[in-house]
Amino acid sequence: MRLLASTLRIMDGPAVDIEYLRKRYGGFEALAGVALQVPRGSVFGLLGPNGAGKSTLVKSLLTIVRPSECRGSMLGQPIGHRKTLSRVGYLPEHARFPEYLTGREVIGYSAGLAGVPRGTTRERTARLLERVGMAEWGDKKLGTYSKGMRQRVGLAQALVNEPDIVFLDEPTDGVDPGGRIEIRKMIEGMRDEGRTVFVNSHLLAEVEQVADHVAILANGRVIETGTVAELTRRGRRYEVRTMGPVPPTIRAGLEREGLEVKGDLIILDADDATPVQPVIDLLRGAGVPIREIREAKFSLEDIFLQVVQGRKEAA
Ligand SMILES: Nc1ncnc2c1ncn2[C@@H]1O[C@H](COP(=O)(O)OP(=O)(O)OP(=O)(O)O)[C@@H](O)[C@H]1O
Repeated sequence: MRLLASTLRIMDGPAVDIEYLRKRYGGFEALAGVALQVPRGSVFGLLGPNGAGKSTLVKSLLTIVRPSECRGSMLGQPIGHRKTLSRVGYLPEHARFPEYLTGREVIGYSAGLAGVPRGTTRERTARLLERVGMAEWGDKKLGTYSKGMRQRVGLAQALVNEPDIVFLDEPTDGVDPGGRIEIRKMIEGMRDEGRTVFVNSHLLAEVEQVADHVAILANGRVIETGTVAELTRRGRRYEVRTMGPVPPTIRAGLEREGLEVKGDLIILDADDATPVQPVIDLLRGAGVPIREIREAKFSLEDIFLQVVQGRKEAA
């Protein structure tokens, strides 16, 4: 079912296609000409350090902030098209709903704002409370909820209009590990229904587990974009460890070939193990015992640190 739903949606073109987005707050450029595509039916992770411009980007798409310059489309309509916004769900960062409302009332209130017909609201609210594991808490006030429970209600209200695309700004912020796993499952569930899910996050390990596509934003610019597999493959390397430090003559030869040697560790940046073979031959030929050979996999966090750090150093 998921395959069929996502195939149909991909045929419609990207869910979000930002050709050019710039936002200045006074003299400060928060988004410096961003281009970005979000495939339909995917979970898309927008990553970046604090202040990178992630929330500004989402708020620009939702017309909560007015972009300085914007070209592109969302769900096939120009960005900012009012009617299209009724097909969108949103959980803001640090969402705060009134403490005196119950979870059911918060969802009902959002349903009203989203123009959900009254006759449908009751049944839909009950279904959403069930879905986010809050059925038994629906009639208790938010003031009595934990942070994780509030986020669940926040997710439920974001789905109340059965949106085609859902924007979740830091959805697991302040939620404990168990709650985060639950939220991740809910995000996967949204995708399985064929919705596009746009997640803003600085929690890279988490995004790595759930996102199909990611973009890394820093200082208002997209600096990397691709599937999680593409990004993490890019930094693959192999490590060979010898028993004791690599002898100086061997070391000099390896360094001449552009390899990095640190004590007993030889590092090869390579997509596959082919270049490792001559190194093994060289060590064996010189009688240097090998302790370990391993493929070092990079996480999204490693890639993120490399690109963000790399840019800081270059600046
Ligand atoms: N209303 C505003 N007026 C002036 N500057 C703003 C405003 N909103 C955001 N900024 C600035 O724009 C930059 C980007 O902010 P934004 O909230 O979009 O970043 P972010 O990536 O979502 O970060 P965080 O994860 O910390 O929320 C920051 O430097 C922020 O201080």
